This record gives sequence, structure tokens and C-alpha cells, in this order.
Amino acid sequence: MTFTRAIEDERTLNSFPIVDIYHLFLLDLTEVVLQLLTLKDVTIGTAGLSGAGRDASVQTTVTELVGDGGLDLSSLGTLSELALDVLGTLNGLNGLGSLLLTEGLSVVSLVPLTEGSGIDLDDGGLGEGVGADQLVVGRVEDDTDDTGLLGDTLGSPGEVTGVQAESTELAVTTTDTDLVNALGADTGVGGLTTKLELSLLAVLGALGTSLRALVAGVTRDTHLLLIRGTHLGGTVGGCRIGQAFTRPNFAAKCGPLPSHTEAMLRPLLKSLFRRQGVRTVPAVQLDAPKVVAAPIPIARLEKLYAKGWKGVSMSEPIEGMVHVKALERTFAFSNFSTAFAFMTRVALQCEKYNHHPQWTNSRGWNTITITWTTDDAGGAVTEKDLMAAKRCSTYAAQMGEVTPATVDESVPQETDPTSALYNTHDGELSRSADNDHGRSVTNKRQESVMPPATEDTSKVSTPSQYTANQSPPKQHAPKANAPKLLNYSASQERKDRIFGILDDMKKTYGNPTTAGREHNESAAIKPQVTKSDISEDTTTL
Ligand SMILES: C[C@H](O)[C@H](O)[C@H]1CNC2=NC(N)=NC(=O)C2=N1
Repeated sequence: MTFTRAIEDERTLNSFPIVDIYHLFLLDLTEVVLQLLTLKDVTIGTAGLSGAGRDASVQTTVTELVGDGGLDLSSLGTLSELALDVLGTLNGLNGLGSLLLTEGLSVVSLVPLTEGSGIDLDDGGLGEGVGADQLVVGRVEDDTDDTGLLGDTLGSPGEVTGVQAESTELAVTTTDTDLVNALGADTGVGGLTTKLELSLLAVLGALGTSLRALVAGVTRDTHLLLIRGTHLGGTVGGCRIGQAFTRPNFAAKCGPLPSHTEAMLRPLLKSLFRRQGVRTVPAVQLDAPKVVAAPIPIARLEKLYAKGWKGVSMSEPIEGMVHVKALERTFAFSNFSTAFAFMTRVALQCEKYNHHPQWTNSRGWNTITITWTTDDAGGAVTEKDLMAAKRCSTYAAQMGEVTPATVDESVPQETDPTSALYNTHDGELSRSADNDHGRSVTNKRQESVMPPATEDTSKVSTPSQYTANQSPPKQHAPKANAPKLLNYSASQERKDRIFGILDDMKKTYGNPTTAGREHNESAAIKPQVTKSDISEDTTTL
């Protein structure tokens, strides 16, 4: 293309008159360019550039200076390399142009632009948005694809079918019933079952044959016995019979034994034991805990015997120790009120020690028959009973106990086998007279039998004769093998006593039978008691 032609094209392209100057300018352009190129490596310090709008970055080479023209070369892509250089130079000139412009000396520069594109006279630094202060002339990286970014690996979000288990779930295929251990089937004690049964039976047998028990008595609650090999069907209070045996505190676990179960058990036990060749003994209480109390020293007993106490159902002594079922003694006082006062004093001690006697006035209204035994020990004499008996003897002595009068021999004495006392080596212990419990109180008129001459009753004195602080003379306590305790008829003492009271009353109120009633306020006060009344009312038990 020739220059003229090019100028024609340019004119059509640009209608500004300025273009003609430009074209002239363009003609010498190459010389200028050549000149400029000699300046290529001249560094231009920023100090050299004065005035506003200076280039924000330090231009190190003419090409950079030239590059600052902001010429949009992309649209002229069809030009050859040379043309590009020239244009580049143009661009530079433009830069120069703009430079000159700012100086106000410049030849007006023309930026040939493609249609629609703008001039970006960026007065900022050179392409700093691009990166370092270099303008990469070839092309600007417009899309950095950093493979390190997460976006490179994450796929686009999507819906998953469900939460996948990390590992196989704990697969519980079926539920299983909890096996109940049928205790009855295997309650037997390994190979020792015969021992267990025999020892069990031994306790039962011993009670009947008065042999010493092979096995110490069962000291815990044995409501039910296990029938070895099988267990009785059904349950008692929610527990299997077998469990009952293996559970020492069966009652606590399963409630009391229903009576019908006991009724059922008893014949079963009998038949079982009979088959085992063991005689059943009725003494075994299925529902009462069989507790065997500790034996007590005979020496302790002998002290109480000396004070008139008797042992009931004493066992054979073993090394000076015996089992005794109970201790018993009858006390007599000169009148009922003293007897009752004695009982009151004993009662206070019962509360204090939480230990209570069985007592009765069945032998006379002024008598008290006391029996001491410990129920919690299965009905046996324990330390508590020994202490209580001792206290009773002390109080009775202090309160004027009277020596027991004779017992009315005419009344048959019932015998109670359990009351047979064991013969001690030092002579026969008398049969305990504690066997008229069953006899009712009778008001039969009976001549009271005076005490045998051996005992001088004159010593017997009623408590009224003692002042409060004067204790009665020591009563003669019956010996250990004293004669049988006789029944009491207190008619003689009572007569004396009542007459004594009558005499006192006469002194105080005058004689109610005489005419003069000088001291008499009202007849109603005085009981009209005559001798005949008293002699009539002789109650003898
Ligand atoms: C629950 C109370 O403590 C007990 O029953 C006490 C009461 N008093 C008692 N008295 C007697 N003699 N024997 C007992 O076993 C007994 N036990």
C-alpha cells in the first residue's frame, strides 16, 4: 500500500484536520524513531520527570516508555511484525506524545483506535493490575487456573441416597428369652448331697432321740426344707421352694409361709423321712426359726437355786454347761398390795432391759409365780434371764417376802414330762412344782394346812411392822433341794393383817360396833367388817 493510499484511508477514517499534521509528522517518523531508539537504554530517573501525571513507575527502558501509550494494538492484528514494531514505536511516540502533551510542547498525538474502542489514558502506574510493574506485551494472563484450589477436586454438590454406615451395624438377629435357673433342679450340693440331707435330717432326728445333734442347730430362718432331687411344685410368696432353701432369709424375700403350704409340706416331709428311715419328730417347727441358745454355766444356776429358783427342762450338763428352758420361782407377800408393789418394781426393770417375764398370781392373791425365759433365743435361759431372776430375789427380800406357806397336799399335782429335772450328782432335785399353771383359781373352802413344825412361822411378820428404812430380817431361803414348793393359803397371815388394820381403824375412828359414835362423821365411811366375814372368806388355792 502506498503512503498516499494509506493517507486516503486514514482521511476517511479520521475526519479531524489535525490528521494532516500528523501525516506530515508521520513521514519523518522513522527518522525520529531511529533517533529515539538510540535513547533506548537511557534510564530516566523519576526526578527528571516533573509535573503532575507523571508515570507512576520507573521506566527502565525506552520500550517500557514506549509501551505506556495505551495503544489498543489487538485490533490491528493483521499487521506484520514490522508494522507492529512501528506501531509499537507509535505507541511509544504516543507515550512520548502524551509526555510532550503534558509539557504543553507536544505535537498532538493521535491514537489510531478501532471503532468503538476507547483510550484508556491510565494515569496510574503501568498495568499494575496485571502484576509486577512490567507490561507483558504479548498477552495478559486473563485466567489463572490454579490447580491447587479446592475447586479443582470438589465435584459439584449433589444429593446422596442416604447416610452410609461406616461399618456393618451390630446385627441383633433375634431376641432370646432370659433363662430362669430352675433352682430346684440343681440345688443339690455337688456330690455331698447325701451329707447335706443326712446332716439336715440329723437335726430333725436328734430332737426326738435326745442324742446330741450331729450338726449344730440351724441358727437361721429355715422356713422350708429342700426336698432333694426335686422341688415341690409351685411357689410360695413368689419364690420357688428350692430358692427358699437356698435363701437364708427366705421370709424376708418371699414373705411368710402360707399355712396351707406348711400343711402340704408336713406330710411330704414325713413320708420322705420315713422312706429315708428317719423317724419324724413333731418338735421341728417349720415356721419358727430354730435358734439354739448358748448353754449357761451350772455354777450360775446353783446361785439362783440357793435363792429358791428352779430350772425347767435342764439338759444334760456338758463340761459344766447346761441348756435350761426356763427359770421359775414363786414369791409370797403378806398382802396383795405388797405383792402388786413388787410386781410394779419388777415391771420397771422389764421396761429398762426390754426383757419381760411370764408371771401369774395363780397360787394365791398375795403370790407371784415368775417364769423367766428368752423367746428370741427360742425359749431358753440366757444371761438376761439370770440377771432378771437375781433382781427379783433382791426386790422380794427388800419388800418383806414371806416364807412360802405349805401347799395343800390334797390337791393332786399334775406332772409335766418336760419339767423333769436332770438328776445332779449331789442328790435328786425335787420335781418342779411349776405344774399347776393349768389349775384354775378356786374359791373352794379349804382348811389351810399350817406349815410343818420345822418352820417357825412366828418369824413371819407383815411389812407394816417394818419402818421404811429397816429391812426385814434375812428370810431363810429354801435350799436347792428344798421340799416341794407348797401351795399357799395365806388365811392366817391375812387374818392377822386385817385385824391389825381393824385395830388401827378402831383407834382412829372408834369402835364401829359400839353405840357411842362420838367420833363418827358418817357411818358410810367405815367398812362394816366383822370377824365372821373374815373367817368365812378363806380363799385357799
Ligand atoms: C421386740 C422386743 O424387743 C423383743 O420381743 C423382746 C421383748 N421382751 C422379751 N422378753 C423375753 N423374756 N424374751 C424376749 O425374747 C424378749 N424380746
